[in-house]
Amino acid sequence: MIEVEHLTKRYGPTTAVRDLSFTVRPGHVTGFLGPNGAGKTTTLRMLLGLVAPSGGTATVDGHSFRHHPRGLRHVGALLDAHDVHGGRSARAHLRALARSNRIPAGRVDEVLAEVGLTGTAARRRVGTYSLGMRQRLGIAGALLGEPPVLLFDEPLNGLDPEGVLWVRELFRRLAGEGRTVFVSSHLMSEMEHTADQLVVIGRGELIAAESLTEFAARGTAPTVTVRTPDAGALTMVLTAAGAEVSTYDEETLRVSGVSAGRVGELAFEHRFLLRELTTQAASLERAFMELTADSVEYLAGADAGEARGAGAELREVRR
Ligand SMILES: Nc1ncnc2c1ncn2[C@@H]1O[C@H](COP(=O)(O)OP(=O)(O)OP(=O)(O)O)[C@@H](O)[C@H]1O
Repeated sequence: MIEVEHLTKRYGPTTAVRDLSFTVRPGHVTGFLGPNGAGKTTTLRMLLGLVAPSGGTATVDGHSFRHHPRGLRHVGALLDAHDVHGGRSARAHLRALARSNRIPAGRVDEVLAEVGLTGTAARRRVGTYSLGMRQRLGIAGALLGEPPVLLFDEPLNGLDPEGVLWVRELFRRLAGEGRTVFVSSHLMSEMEHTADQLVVIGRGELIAAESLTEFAARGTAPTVTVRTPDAGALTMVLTAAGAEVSTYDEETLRVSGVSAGRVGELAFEHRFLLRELTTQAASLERAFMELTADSVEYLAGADAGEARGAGAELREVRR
C-alpha cells in the first residue's frame, strides 16, 4: 500500500505539492491524473526517496523507500525513459540493474521478452531507441525485481497503438496478481481504459481520490439524442415530462433529465415516429477538464475561457 500523508514540496517560491494525502491499494491500477505541472512527478520522486519532502510523508508499506532494504524487489519504477545511458545496450543496462539489486541475471531475458525487446533490439545501443522503445525498456526495468509495488510516470508517452494496448493489458494483469500499480498521466483518455481507481491533483493539491465509476458520476449527466420528423411536437411532450431539450437540427433533439427508455415510451404514447434514439454516456474527459479547469497552468487562447467557464458551471451544480 502506498500512503501519502500531508505531503508538501516547496521549490523556493513555488509549491509543487501542497498538503497532499491519499492511499493507493494493491490489486488495482490507480491512475494519477493532473494537468501539466500539477505535481505528479514530484510526488512520485518523493515516494522513491529521490526528492526530500518539505513536509509530510510518502511511504510504501509503512516505510520510506530510502529505508527499504529490498530496493527494486520492493518497488519498481519508470520515471524518465531518457534516464538510461545511451551507450549501453538494453541487456547491459538491465544486467547492471539486476546486479546492483541482487536480482538473478536470468530475469533480464525474461523481462526483455515480456516487453517485446528481443533479438537485435535487445543488443542495440539505447541511444538509438525511439521513445516508445525506451518506455518498453523502462517498464522492463520496473518489472525486473518482480516487485509488489509499481510506479510509472507517463508510461504511454511515445507508444504506438499496439504498445498502448499491450501496456494496458500488462497493468491489468499486474494488478490482477495483487500488485499495487500507480500510473501517472495528464490525459484522462489514456487512463479511462487503463485505471479503475483515480487520484486527481491540480496545482499540487488533491482534487479527487475515488473509483473511475464514482469519478464518471461527477461529470455531465448522460444525454439522449432523438431524431424524429415531429421534433417540435415531441419537444413539447418531453418538456412537459420534465426533460431539458435542445434542438440540434430540425430533426434532431438532445435531451437530458430523462432516460432513452422514457423518451421511447412518450414517443410511442403520442405516436411519433423515431428514426434514432441513442444515449451518450457522460464524458470522463469532460469531467476531468471541468474538475481541473482552475488548476490548469498553461492554457492556450480561447480554450482558457471555455475551460474556466466549464469549471464555474460545475461548481454551480455542486452548490
Ligand atoms: N527541481 C525543481 N525546481 C523548481 N521547480 C520545480 C522543480 N521540479 C518541479 N518544479 C515545479 O513544480 C511544479 C510541479 O512539477 P511536476 O513536474 O511535479 O508536475 P507534473 O504534474 O509531473 O507535470 P507534467 O505532466 O508536466 O510532467 C511545476 O510548477 C514545476 O515547474
